[in-house]
Amino acid sequence: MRRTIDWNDGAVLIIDQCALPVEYRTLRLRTVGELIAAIQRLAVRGAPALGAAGALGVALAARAHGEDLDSVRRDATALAGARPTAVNLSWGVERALGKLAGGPDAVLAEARTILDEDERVNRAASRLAADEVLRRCERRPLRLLTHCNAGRLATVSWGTALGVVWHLHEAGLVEQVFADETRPLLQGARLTAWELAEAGVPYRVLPDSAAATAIARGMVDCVVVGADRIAANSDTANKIGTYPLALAAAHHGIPFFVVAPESTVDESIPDGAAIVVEERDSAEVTSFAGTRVAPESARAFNPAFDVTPAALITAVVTEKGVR
Ligand SMILES: CSC[C@H]1O[C@H](OP(=O)(O)O)[C@H](O)[C@@H]1O
Repeated sequence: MRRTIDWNDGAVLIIDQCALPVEYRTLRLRTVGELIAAIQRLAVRGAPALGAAGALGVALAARAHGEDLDSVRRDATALAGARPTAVNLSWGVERALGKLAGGPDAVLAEARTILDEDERVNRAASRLAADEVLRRCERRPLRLLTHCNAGRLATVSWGTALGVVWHLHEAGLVEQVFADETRPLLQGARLTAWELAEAGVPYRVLPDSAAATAIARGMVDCVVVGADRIAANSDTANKIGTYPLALAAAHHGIPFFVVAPESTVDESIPDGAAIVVEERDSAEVTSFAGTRVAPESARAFNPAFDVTPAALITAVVTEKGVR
C-alpha cells in the first residue's frame, strides 16, 4: 500500500503506524468512531494525513447518516476535535462538509480530491525546499537532521521534510540523515528510520538530547522538519523537541527549514501564542513499551508539540515557495 491512507470499498484504509517497524499491517476503519480512535492513538498521524482523515471521516458520516445532516455535522465536530494542534484535521473536515449539500457522493469526491492533491503538493513543496537547502548549504553531499516523522507516513504519500531527503537522495546528494528518535512515542526511531531504510538512505538514529551535540560537533549541515500548524507570522507548531533543535541550529549557525503544504498554514492566527498544544497522557512518558519506568506516583508534563518562533526558522517552504 503506497498511500498511508485511502478510501476502499466504503471504508478508510490506513497503514497501522502503531505496529511499525515491527509489523506492517493495514486497518479498515468503517465508522467515524473507529477513525477517531485511530487518530487519537496515532495509528494514523501527521498533519497532511490527518487532513485526509478528516475529509474521509466526513464521507463515512455522510454515507452513514444520509439526510440526517445534524448527525453528520455532529460526527464532523467530533472528528475535528480528535487532536487539536494540526490545523489540517479541521481543514479536511471543513472541505468535505462544504460539499454536504451535494450528498454523500459529493462529499466522497472532495475527500478523494484531497487524497489525489496531497502527493503533488508535497512533491512540489519538498522540491522547492530541497532547492533552498542546496542554495544555503555549501557542503556536498549533505548531512541532514530531522525530527519526528514528516515522511510518506505523515502524509497521503511522498512526505514533506523527508520529501526533501528523497529529492536530494535521488540526485546522490545525501551523505547521511540523523533521525531524532522523538520521545515519547518514537516516531523518528520507529517510522522515519523505517522509511529511510526502505529508501536505502544512510541514516543514524539518535536520542533527542544528542541532537544539539551532533550540531555542535559540526556533524549536521541543516535541520529539516515538518509542521502541524504555521501561524500568519510563520511561528510553527511541530513535534515536541523541535524548538530546542531550532535554538541549537541558530546558536551554531546552521539552517533550519520547515516544510509543509499550504493547508498547514493557519492565517487566522497572528502568531504562535494562539496555537493550542495537545497535552497527552502521562503514561506515554512514565512507561516504555508497556513497562513502567517511573514510580507509581510519577506524573508527567507531556505536551505533544512545541512552537518555534519564526525568528529561529531559516525558511518555511510550501508548494507556493518560501514564506
Ligand atoms: C508532515 S506533518 C508531520 C508532523 O506531525 C507529527 O506529529 P504527530 O506524529 O503527533 O502527528 C510531527 O509534528 C510531524 O512533524
